[in-house]
Amino acid sequence: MSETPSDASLTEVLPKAPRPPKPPKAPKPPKGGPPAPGAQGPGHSYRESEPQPYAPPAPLAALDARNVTAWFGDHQVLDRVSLTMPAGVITSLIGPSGCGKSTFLRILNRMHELIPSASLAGEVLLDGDDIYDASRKLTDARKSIGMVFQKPNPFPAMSIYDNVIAGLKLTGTKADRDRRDYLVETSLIKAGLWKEVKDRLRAPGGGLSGGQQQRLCIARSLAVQPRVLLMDEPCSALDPTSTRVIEETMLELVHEVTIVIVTHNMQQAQRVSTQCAFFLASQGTPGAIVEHGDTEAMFSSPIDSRTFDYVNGRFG
Ligand SMILES: Nc1ncnc2c1ncn2[C@@H]1O[C@H](COP(=O)(O)OP(=O)(O)OP(=O)(O)O)[C@@H](O)[C@H]1O
Repeated sequence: MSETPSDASLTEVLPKAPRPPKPPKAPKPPKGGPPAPGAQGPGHSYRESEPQPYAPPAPLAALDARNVTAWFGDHQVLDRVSLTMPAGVITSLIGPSGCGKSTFLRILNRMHELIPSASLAGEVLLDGDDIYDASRKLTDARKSIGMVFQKPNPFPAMSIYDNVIAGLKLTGTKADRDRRDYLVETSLIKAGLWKEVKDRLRAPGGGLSGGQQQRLCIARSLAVQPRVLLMDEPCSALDPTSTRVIEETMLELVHEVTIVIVTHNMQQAQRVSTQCAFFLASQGTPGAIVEHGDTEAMFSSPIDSRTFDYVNGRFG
């Protein structure tokens, strides 16, 4: 089962972070003496409005799930799932309905814990750091690991511009006007939508086509500069042309963000992913990974006969 959050639940997904402390002011130079450390020199032409050099994007990160087990109440839905999703690679999660793919995806960015009856065991490491460690903030995980849902869910009445930067407010990320403009433009370019909307950034997001709305949601995720992007059947509500555009966008994006996609479309898994994991929950048992590895090998010469049957459409 895949869930699409309403606008209200997106706010829950990205709770407001405490405001970051203000940076200390540079000390004033003593009169007649040399400038104090941190003070601007006399020839410096700094203006408040001058665009500041932006921090380079964070390096590509791998995501590592170790022995992840999940429950809804006392119903166990995943059993000791371990999977490395390498940095700068698209990993696809495939398997029949109900085997726990979406649950696993939600565990990867701490959305599972939003469901009252949900619990889990195991570890999820982002670049070696456990996102569930008690010292780590929930907002950090959500900022570093973005999510795009099955059904495009832009804020319909909000402008395209404001939709893109919505995640900044929700994650408590401060950005001045220049920075916001920069993020809107670069995120829309990366999501493959800039050319189509650059002259109507103040128009409502709800006025875009389904495929454009999904790319707007991708841009919204990218604006907070995640290191990993999780995509839960992102094309299942789209026509073949929009699907192709999203797939092309993913193949461009993977150079700067690690991608994990849940898909029921076997052709799509082969077109976009280089790594693949096959999940199965057989006869009432919790979901587990049957086989994972190189996508091409999984489809051409799977090791497990159940993988062979599934990728060849014999069940599910
Ligand atoms: N909010 C929830 N409360 C209770 N049980 C849930 C909830 N969400 C999912 N489940 C159960 O967890 C199991 C795994 O569901 P999940 O949606 O993760 O599977 P899936 O492989 O993604 O399925 P699909 O391909 O149909 O989206 C199912 O038995 C489902 O009924």
